[in-house]
Amino acid sequence: MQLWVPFCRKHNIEPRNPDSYFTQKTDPTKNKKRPDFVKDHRWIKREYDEFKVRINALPDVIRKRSEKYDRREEVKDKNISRQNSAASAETIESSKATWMADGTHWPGTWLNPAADHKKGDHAGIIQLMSKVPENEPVMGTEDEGKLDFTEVDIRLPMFVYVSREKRPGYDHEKKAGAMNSLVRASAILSNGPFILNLDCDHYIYNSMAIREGMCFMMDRGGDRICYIQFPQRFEGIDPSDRYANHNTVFFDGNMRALDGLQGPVYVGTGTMFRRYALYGFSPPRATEYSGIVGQIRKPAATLSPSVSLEAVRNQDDGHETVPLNEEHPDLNLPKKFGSSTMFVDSIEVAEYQGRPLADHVSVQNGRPAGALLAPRPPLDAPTVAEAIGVISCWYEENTEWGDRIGWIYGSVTEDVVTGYRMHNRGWRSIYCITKRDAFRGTAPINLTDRLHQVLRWATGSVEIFFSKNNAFLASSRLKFLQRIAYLNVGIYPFTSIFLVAYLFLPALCMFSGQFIVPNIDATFLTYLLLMTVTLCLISLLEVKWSGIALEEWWRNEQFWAIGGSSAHLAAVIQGLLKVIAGIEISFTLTSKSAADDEEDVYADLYVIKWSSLFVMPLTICITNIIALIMGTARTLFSVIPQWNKLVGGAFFSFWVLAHMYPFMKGLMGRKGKVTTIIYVWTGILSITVSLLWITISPPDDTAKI
Ligand SMILES: O=c1ccn([C@@H]2O[C@H](COP(=O)(O)OP(=O)(O)O[C@H]3O[C@H](CO)[C@@H](O)[C@H](O)[C@H]3O)[C@@H](O)[C@H]2O)c(=O)[nH]1
Ligand SMILES: [Mn+2]
Repeated sequence: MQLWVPFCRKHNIEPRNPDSYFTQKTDPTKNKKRPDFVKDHRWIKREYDEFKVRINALPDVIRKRSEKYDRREEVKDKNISRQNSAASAETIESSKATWMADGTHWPGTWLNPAADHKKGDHAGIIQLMSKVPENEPVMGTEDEGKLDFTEVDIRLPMFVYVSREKRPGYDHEKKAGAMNSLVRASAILSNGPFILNLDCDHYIYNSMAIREGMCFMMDRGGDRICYIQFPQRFEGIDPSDRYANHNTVFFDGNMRALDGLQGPVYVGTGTMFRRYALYGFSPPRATEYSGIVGQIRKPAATLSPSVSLEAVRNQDDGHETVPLNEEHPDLNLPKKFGSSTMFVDSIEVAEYQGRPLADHVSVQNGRPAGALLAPRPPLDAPTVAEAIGVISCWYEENTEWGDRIGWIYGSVTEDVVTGYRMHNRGWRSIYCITKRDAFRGTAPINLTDRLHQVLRWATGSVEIFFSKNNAFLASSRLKFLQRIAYLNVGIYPFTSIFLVAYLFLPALCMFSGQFIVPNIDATFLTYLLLMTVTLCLISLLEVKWSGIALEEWWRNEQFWAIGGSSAHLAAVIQGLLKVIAGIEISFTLTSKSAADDEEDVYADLYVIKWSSLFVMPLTICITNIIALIMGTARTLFSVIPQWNKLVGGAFFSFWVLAHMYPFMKGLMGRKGKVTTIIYVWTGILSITVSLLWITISPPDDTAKI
């Protein structure tokens, strides 16, 4: 880190993730002006390769070292016990430890899990990887590990590893719980006014993106912005993007459109928050805005209200709230935020530091220039101890964390709910598409994992629908069109019921020999044409406006049908189960790239793991195929072939199958090998459908033939 960060500064390296930087296909010397770049680059590359080797060897090194030290300790213990009681020869179990390179030991053995020292059962850990940086730039020297850093600021930002306390029997609230612990620990340790939230499967691709986000926050009126959402961009997706992993329609269409309303929804990663907004407060001047998109209602007063503990106490949800405890106002605070007074004291500071710069008379609620230049004190032991305290299991007991403060608990899509709560208090959010992707991540590219991901999202939506976060119940601060958008978030999985009906309809037409309408006449065709053309025009408009390619749009349509008939439907059922019977759904990390294939980077695309989610789309495909065959056969062999009826049904059947094509391709695996279960399923279905057909329309048809 001490070499890599100054190296990046010196040569303007992008991306600053070394692994991604070194695997780039482009020429590294492109746009590099300094004459010593090639030398530095070669040097740092070797340094990084050695670093990787050292890291990969660590599990082995630590194990060996620990075994050696533990043996020595054991001998020592034995000697002591022999001295103490020479008579007893029994061996004493000495406790094993994990030994660090500097000879200190880490309590417990992480290699052989033991109580209090294993995954899901351990004390809180805070590791200061680099301390609070100096206030003024620190220039490097020529010899800084063989690189010339004489004109480079070699300071590192403070970097802290946090692992919250975990105990069996506690509900740790998954990601939302982790984020809340981080928010508190960072409030104690650094208290930055803005917080960037990145998933573990995403990384920074544009080191200037955070600055762009801050520009929005610190601009005039920026004090009413709760977060800046950057689009999610992905790497390692198969070039044809078979299962619409890139989600471009959502990220370049829907989210951009929301930017014109109250702001994009929070999608869990690549988001820069205003720390103060996470604490459950309303935005400044919350009541001065109204209307469909939240125009300003009256010229705002030029007063710049300073946040005081008074305001902290009167924090509200958009609904007027009365301070809980008027006689003993001080008792209110610990109740909301927990027992740490150091944390409560940090709130005002974060609010003040996040204000826009008062560099113009029209800036309201501004902060004078230079107010942030005071040096930060170094961390002392009591502060670190406090940070350990706020990441303990019990800290949130009887507080509003996860309920009204921080990331909201109780949903598998905690992100949407967390953002919704902010919009509902009147905050706005901003969508920021940078020219160079701000962040990049990976996504599950095989069918099964992708469907399970969509299932989790849709389940979250159904949960939202049945919860108090349903936009029907929103406050008046949620703008009208934004409310419609959030309503859609909660409702879309339910459309799967109708979608499934429509996917079967063409097949039913073919079986019955009837078209959807009894007669195909001019009126019908006119309506059909009108609707089709209108739909196409809307799509065209969207595609043109958002700049997405037609192919991406088509992938999205296809995956909408595939996900809709499987995951969305399952989510509706699951959601209903949860609401009616209280059966919980688990959130497991989406698995990524299981297959390791040197020759084919997209090998994971072909991994097929049977999932019950396949049943519905598979049934739809097979039914439509059988219907096509039967329909054609019937028309061919009938005395008076009614080709027009066939063509109508067949067209829509083909339309369904075209949507299902990526799904069928996925089932074929890599070399078109079909798994046995699919044969079995096809067989069962064909027989069922044939029997059904015979029962419904007995073979007096054949008699005619
Ligand atoms: O128990 C857990 C599970 C997940 N995570 C984090 O949550 C992230 C998202 O999990 P992932 O398996 O990558 O799910 P995705 O479907 O890719 O995630 C999207 O959808 C989630 C909501 O369902 C959001 O939380 C994510 O930010 C968003 O990127 C991970 O990267 C982790 O950082 C935890 O911290 N603890
Ligand atoms: Mn992810």
